[in-house]
Amino acid sequence: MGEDIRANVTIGASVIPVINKLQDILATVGGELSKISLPQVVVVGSQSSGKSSVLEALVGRDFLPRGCDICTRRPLVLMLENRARTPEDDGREWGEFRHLPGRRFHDFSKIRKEIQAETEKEAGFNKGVSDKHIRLKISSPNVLNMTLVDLPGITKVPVGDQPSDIEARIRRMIMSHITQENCIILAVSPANSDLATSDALQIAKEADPTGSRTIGVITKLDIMDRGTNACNFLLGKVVPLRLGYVGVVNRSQEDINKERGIQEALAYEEQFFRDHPVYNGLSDRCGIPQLAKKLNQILEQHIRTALPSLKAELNSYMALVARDLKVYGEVVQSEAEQGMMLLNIIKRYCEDFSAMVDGKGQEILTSQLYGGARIHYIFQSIFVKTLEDIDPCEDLTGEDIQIAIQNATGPRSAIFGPEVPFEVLVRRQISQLLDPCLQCLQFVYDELIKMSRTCESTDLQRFPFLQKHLKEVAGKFLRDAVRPAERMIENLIEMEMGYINSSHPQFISGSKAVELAMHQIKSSQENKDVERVPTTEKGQKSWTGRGRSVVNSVPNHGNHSHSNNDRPKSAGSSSSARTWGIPSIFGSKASSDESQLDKSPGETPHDVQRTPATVQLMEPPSILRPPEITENETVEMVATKILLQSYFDVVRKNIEDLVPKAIMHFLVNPAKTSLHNTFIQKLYRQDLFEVLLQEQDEVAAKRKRAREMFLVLQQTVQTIDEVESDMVSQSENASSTVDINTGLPRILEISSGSTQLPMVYISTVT
Ligand SMILES: Nc1nc2c(ncn2[C@@H]2O[C@H](COP(=O)(O)OP(=O)(O)OP(=O)(O)O)[C@@H](O)[C@H]2O)c(=O)[nH]1
Repeated sequence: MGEDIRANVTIGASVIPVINKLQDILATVGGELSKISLPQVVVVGSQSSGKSSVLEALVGRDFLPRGCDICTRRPLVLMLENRARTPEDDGREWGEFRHLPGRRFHDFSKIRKEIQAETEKEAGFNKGVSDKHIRLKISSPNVLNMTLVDLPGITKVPVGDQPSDIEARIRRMIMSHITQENCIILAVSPANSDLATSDALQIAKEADPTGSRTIGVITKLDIMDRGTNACNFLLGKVVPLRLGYVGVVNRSQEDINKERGIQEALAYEEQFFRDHPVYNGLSDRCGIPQLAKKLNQILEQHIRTALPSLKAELNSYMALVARDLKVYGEVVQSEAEQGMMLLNIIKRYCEDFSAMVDGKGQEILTSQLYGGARIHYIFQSIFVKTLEDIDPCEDLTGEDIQIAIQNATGPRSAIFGPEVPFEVLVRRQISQLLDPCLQCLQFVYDELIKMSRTCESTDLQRFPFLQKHLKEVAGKFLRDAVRPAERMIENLIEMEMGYINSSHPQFISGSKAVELAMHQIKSSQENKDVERVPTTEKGQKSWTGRGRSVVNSVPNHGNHSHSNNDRPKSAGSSSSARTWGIPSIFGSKASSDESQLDKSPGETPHDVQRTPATVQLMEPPSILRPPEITENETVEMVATKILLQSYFDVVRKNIEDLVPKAIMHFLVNPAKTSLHNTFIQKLYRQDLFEVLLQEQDEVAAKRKRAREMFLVLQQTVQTIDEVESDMVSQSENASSTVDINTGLPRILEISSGSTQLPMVYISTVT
């Protein structure tokens, strides 16, 4: 025990101030860091049990607002800091509030007023409570290093502005403090009430069921019922606590009213215990000095036990702060440093961008496609797949082809030759490929823009202007690169439309097409059920092997009874909308069937009156539809479709291959190779350094705070290391602290007979 005391004094002197400082800093920061639980002593008890009186006695000064009607309404964190006595130090004690940094209160009555004012500011004037801490540091050569927290007392009946659930609220507030494993609970119970049912001991037991970190304090021993005493309690016979009990006598209200000083009260207390027949045999458990000693001892012991885990926790937070510091970066002042930083950021940005495109990023995502893999997906799974699904004859009816053929033959009668209509139609179908190609380009552009946004390094985050400029330059670069890609794609489509290479090895020959057409017509005629083959027969296997039907429409030769109204709407309306030729007015075979002609109502052949003739011709209507088609024409039409499909396949393959190449060549690859140069040209200018490297306002403040935090953490860890190594050497020297005459540890002699130990300063304050 004796050796422990000596060891603990060493720990207390070195570790507690650092922990106090850490506590002070952590109180102002939010987030993860504020969750570090540091060793501290929390005072709990029912209202008016004497908590504040105990604290004042420990400090040895009058400074807490007290009076008949005044109670603790906000948690008060009291950091006692022992200041070493030096010849230069005048030894004056002072207090400093966290909310008033730099202002030292030497007059303790002003500290009381400030606590009162702060309480009223947060919790109002009428008994309301608040869980917002007031933090007060007391620096004195006469106090022991420790942090004490005074909490509002447990109350049952709401008064004043207190809400109806005041008891639950205060209990919650208390529990939030005392459930932390690093907290020592000072459970204050007044001796003039039933100790066995003490609120303080009950709530302490909830948070510390084993009683391993609870110290019982019994106040008001002077006003117990005559004939009773708290001896059994102090001995731990009623409610056992591993850390034991201390009995105290504080100033009564009358003493306070009469302005009796604390020193006088301490002297009275000493006298009281000395003279008391029961308590004088329990001197190690009675009196404020004993409490101070015990507390300091236990707190230090507690810190010692908590050191390894605290150190580990601090180290992990240090890593977090170091990471933050890295984000905030170094301050660069000189032009050379600025230039270097700018170059580094740009280089890093471009490297990240390239790596992302090439799939060589440091972090390879496994949850989703990312970077260049998305571009590949756009090319193969969106673009190529969509093109593969295009049916070139989908919106082309048999009648469309028939009209096109007849228009192409002009006034002559077609002998055979679907070449001209084929070329017209195939061009039209090829032109439809332009849109998906340009969309594909747009998608890739969007991807690159997204990538350029996500590859902003941590360095960049603190320079919003540079970020904005990089974004603008990269955006413009990519927009500019889109144009040649766009032109290339347009050219590719135009090239395909400009020359229909009917000698292409993959293109089916005319004779083969006719052969196939005849075969198809034959099998279609054989199938009596089929009067009219649907325009598109998806899912039907064809010679192309892609599930598209070669024959979209085979006219019905046997029955031409359908009128213009029966024709698919698209055929009728599209004839005027389509632009592949001047409507032919001569069919290869004139038809007298009026149902084949669009005759306007009221149209009469006026030549009849003018030129009397034996045979009169009917005037042609303004819109003419092709007359009934011949078998030859049917073959031509089906053959045209087969040719269309075949040639479209050739073009489709070219486009599927060349468009991604064009996009890579004109857009993606330059973004990887030339973006860096563009950045340098546009941004690496001395006159821009200052503007570009202007930090966000709060970054400087955050960096400062993170640095402070890092230093405190570092210092604390270092101190803990020193303390740990001291502890090792102390335990090695333990034998030398044993008195060879008595066999007792030397420290016991000191503590019983000497005032040299800093632990007992409180009791000797004058
Ligand atoms: N006679 C006597 N009176 C005491 C003793 N301890 C405290 N008192 C008186 O009890 C009253 C309440 O004391 P406080 O220290 O304010 O009690 P508290 O627990 O801090 O009260 P709250 O902050 O309101 O919860 C005061 O009038 C004190 O003077 C004691 O040991 N003996």
